[in-house]
Amino acid sequence: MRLCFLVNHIHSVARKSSPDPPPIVIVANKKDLEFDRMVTTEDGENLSKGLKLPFHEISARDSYEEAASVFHALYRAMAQLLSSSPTTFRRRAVSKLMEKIPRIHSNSTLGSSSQSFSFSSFRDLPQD
Ligand SMILES: Nc1nc2c(ncn2[C@@H]2O[C@H](COP(=O)(O)OP(=O)(O)OP(=O)(O)O)[C@@H](O)[C@H]2O)c(=O)[nH]1
Repeated sequence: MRLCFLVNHIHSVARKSSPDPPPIVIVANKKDLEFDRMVTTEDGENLSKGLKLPFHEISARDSYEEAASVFHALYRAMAQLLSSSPTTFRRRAVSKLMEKIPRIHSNSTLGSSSQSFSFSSFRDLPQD
């Protein structure tokens, strides 16, 4: 509940970037360790009902599909959110994000040692 509150609070502070609440899912991992359980399925379901958020009980050890399904659910929720936002809003949000990425020229060099690193500027990428 604290994490959910925190995510929503941070989002509301930055509300200029998006009016919709961010997608959140509740995930309980390690369900294979049945005898070491710290949270009952019922508690998870009650939290899910209380917060009106989807709940997944998974075991990353037993099944990668279960973990993948959590990310798919988040992806679908985010895609739905984006498809319901006007394109101009999306462009503006992306532009603002781009502003926060420091401009690094492709011939930049990091460090004084003989080792050097090159970067391409993110701003050169198409915004869509
Ligand atoms: N039995 C079991 N072990 C798991 C599962 N998922 C992760 N682990 C193990 O839990 C340990 C911690 O996994 P991490 O991926 O490092 O997770 P973490 O969030 O950094 O750490 P924890 O808070 O301990 O979960 C590792 O030894 C994993 O192999 C699971 O579904 N079942």
